[in-house]
Amino acid sequence: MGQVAALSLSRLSARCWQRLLWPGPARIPGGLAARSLSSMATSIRFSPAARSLFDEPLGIAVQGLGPRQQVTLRASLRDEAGELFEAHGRYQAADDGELDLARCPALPGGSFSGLEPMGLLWALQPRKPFWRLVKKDVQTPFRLQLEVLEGHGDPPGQLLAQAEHERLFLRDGVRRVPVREGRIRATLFLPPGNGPFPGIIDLYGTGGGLPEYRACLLANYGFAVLALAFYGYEDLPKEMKEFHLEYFEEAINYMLKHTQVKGPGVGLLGFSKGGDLCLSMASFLKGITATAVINGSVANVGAVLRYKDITIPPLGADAKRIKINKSGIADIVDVLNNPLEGPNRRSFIPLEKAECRFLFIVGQDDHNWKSEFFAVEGSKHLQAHGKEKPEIVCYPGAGHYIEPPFFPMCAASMHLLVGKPVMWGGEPKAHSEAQRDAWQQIQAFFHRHLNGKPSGTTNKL
Ligand SMILES: CC(C)(COP(=O)(O)OP(=O)(O)OC[C@H]1O[C@@H](n2cnc3c(N)ncnc32)[C@H](O)[C@@H]1OP(=O)(O)O)[C@@H](O)C(=O)NCCC(=O)NCCSC(=O)CCCC(=O)O
Repeated sequence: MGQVAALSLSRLSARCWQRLLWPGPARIPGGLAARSLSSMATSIRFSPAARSLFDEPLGIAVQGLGPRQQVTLRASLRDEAGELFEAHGRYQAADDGELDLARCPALPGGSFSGLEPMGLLWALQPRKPFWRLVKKDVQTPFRLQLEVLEGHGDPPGQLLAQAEHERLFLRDGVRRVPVREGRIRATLFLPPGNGPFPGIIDLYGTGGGLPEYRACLLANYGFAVLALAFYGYEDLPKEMKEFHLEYFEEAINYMLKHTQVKGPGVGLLGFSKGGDLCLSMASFLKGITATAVINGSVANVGAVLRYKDITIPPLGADAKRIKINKSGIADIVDVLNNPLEGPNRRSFIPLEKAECRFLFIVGQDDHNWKSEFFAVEGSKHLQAHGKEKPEIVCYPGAGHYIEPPFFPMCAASMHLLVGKPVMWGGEPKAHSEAQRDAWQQIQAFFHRHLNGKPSGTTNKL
């Protein structure tokens, strides 16, 4: 259909085109990707024009509208599972018929309102419930479709202009290197050139697989980043039953032996369950200079942790503390026991053994668990043992899934440990602002500690 539509492009009125194409945006054949379907004069201008990195701001403007004309801008993209994500904004053009989202506020009644140049991206929401935007193949872009529709009606008025823009994950020259060395199942992303580059190991949380998208976006900023799988992937354990730090030790040694990774130590970046794994790595393993945790726990959770003759049990939990929110979705924020109390203290990770700097990124509306409590108690624990106070950056209104910038907030999705959808917390606008700032904080933290003179760290390898 897209092909037919493209061939008869010149003869189709905007209304026919809309009937032909809707519901759901058509894939414009590549040749038309950067051009837009336009009625007489209306056109869309992206800046950069045809493609940009997913974590970069995108300029969006519409030209050729009537003075103060009311229009609806509708953004959409399909993920690799074919699921549709959509957002729309209601606008009024300026007196000269121009509409620049950097200067023109969205009016009430859309997916967002106010001056939000990137609102059409961060407000994207899936039609499929409990679905999250993830990028599985970072070598291909997301294709963002943008339509300009007449008026603010629902259903919308006639299609005035349409265009496509590619949102990439790999900057030109960044290399993607699958790593199957020893037991390691990972992907290494290397910036252009020979380096050596400051090295980071990137861990996601419960869910298995090998999410590469945060690692490759970070590599675009000059880091050698190893996205590391640790279960539920290829020949790794299928379930989250127990983890052996020796596996993660192999990954650290792989990085520090790599000719394009700068020593004396690597950085660790862990989200959620990946966060407490990073804290355990930092506490027991050598060669770690800086550890950043996004909404992680300072207690070992979800699986037994072993290293040599050491065993750390998972923090206890009580399913009776699962609440059901007003939308009927499980809220697990209170399920875990307090790692400061009684036998639960055996799960508290001995952070005092670490010889690295720490950064805790906290979503203050995290409903997976009490991330702020964990960060504060981790800080107290470190200071009580005479260690440097960690950096803690808290974001009001941000939920659990703090992703790279412009990933739409996932309010609820399947929690593979709980076995049902859970609410993750967060308010979309605040969560989006948190993602942008946290991304800068994380990069600055690693540049400061991996590129500068390592203060207080020793090359123990
Ligand atoms: C990125 C993916 C989804 C890809 O994994 P995969 O194995 O290639 O995916 P799969 O086999 O197709 O699916 C397996 C399952 O992952 C879920 N899933 C998959 N894609 C999506 C999506 N877009 N939105 C929402 N859910 C998705 C679905 O439930 C899939 O199961 P299904 O195929 O539906 O039976 C996965 O790697 C992942 O989710 N990784 C980790 C994400 C993460 O860090 N989650 C944090 C969860 S909370 C936490 O870690 C704390 C745990 C400890 C505690 O709370 O106590």
